[in-house]
Amino acid sequence: MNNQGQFKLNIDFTGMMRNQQNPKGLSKEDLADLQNLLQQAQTSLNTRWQAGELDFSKLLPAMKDQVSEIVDYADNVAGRFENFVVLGIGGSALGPLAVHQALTHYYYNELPSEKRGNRPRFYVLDNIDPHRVHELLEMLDPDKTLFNVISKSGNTSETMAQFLVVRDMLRRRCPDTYAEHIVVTTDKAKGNLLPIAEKEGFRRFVIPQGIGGRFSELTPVGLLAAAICSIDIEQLLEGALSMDRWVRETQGVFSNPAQLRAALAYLSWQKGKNISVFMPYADGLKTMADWYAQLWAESLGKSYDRQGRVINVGQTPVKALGVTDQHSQVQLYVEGPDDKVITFVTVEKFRESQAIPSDPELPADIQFLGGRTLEELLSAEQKATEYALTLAQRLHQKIVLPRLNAHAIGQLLLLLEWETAYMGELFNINAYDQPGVEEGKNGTYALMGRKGYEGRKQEIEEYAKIRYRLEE
Ligand SMILES: O=P(O)(O)OC[C@H]1O[C@](O)(CO)[C@@H](O)[C@@H]1O
Repeated sequence: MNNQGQFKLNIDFTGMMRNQQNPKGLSKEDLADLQNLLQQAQTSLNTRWQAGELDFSKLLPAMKDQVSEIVDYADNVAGRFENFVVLGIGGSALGPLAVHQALTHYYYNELPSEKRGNRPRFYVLDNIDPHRVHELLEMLDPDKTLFNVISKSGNTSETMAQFLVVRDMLRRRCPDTYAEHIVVTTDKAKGNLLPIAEKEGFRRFVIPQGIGGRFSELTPVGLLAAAICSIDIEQLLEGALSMDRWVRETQGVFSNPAQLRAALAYLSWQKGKNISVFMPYADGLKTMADWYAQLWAESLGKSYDRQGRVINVGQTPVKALGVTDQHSQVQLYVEGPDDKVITFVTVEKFRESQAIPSDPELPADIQFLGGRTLEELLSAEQKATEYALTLAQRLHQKIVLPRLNAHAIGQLLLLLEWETAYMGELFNINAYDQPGVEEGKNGTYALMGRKGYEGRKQEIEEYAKIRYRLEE
């Protein structure tokens, strides 16, 4: 559909602002006072953009140029395979999952093939739990399955282990064709996956060098998985590009959506809101909250600023789902510690409408529901929660998606990526590395017997000697 772009995402930040019900909210002056800092951030981001450090934005046109290659490949293999399995973790899994859930039938895999447009079922294996791995492989016919190994670094132990398990199974079960069952998405020049893919003749797609895992959804990492399931990746990129232009071509906190969102996050963080709740009111966006959590946590949770001073910044992302979590977490948001800022994500018009039947025989207390729709109920619950939070003087805002379509999802992804980049500038940190996860990786190598990590192994074993444990 080419008219998806006529509907634009908007940000409603009323719930962040001071008003009669919430005197603890922000003022327009608070936001305006941040203007100088935001201007500096924009200048710095422009410089980084030129230098190729923000390729998640800069390479969007190049990604658009790859659409036909990706779609051709996807159309080709979609006819041959009944199952498509992503092997990956973190940024190499969460984006494909989020976009798939947002833009396909909620029970996609359960649909009969013709209702899926004869496209493969879709699975994302983003963990190494032996039950799950075993049970998935047990269920799938290897002859009819295509595995997409995704790893930016080409070194991640979890993904490499999954790959070895799958490759071994394919070699045994389809010895003549096993290489046709694996497609690899990785860096152009680095990592251990690349030489294996080259040697064994796996089809390859490239993750551009300047794009880190959590910013990689709109590269072949996510585009291939989406195209396999017939998602309109052209519109996805079109939406992303439209948000990209909006962010890069406008100035000022009241005009630029990424500056506004980052400013609100920064000011609320300064007021002690150490937790950022992402709460979509659409089941299709449930895993978008997982994707956002990695983006926000890995990018902004840092020990040091750019000058090497210890600052220990970050805002803990929390995933919630409306209305489900109204009946689980909202009690805490309204009455618990005032340490959260909540982002609702709503959809103006759902793909389907569901009427609630009327029945005059029903007791009056539920009769009022009859004749309304589930969308109306969902929206009423979201607005009522918003108001309850305002009365409790809690900060909240809302990203409104006009539709749950590829264009809007492209816009949302880029907005969240850009606001993270801005937040990194406001914190004066490197938002593109993740040194905090290295220690755990090195320890795993050591415990699993990787050469060169013997010293670390000894250290861990020494540490593990003293345990505090309760046993019956
Ligand atoms: O795509 P890769 O290189 O396998 O990395 C997977 C994930 O591991 C991390 O490097 C660390 O958790 C993430 O940043 C990344 O998304």
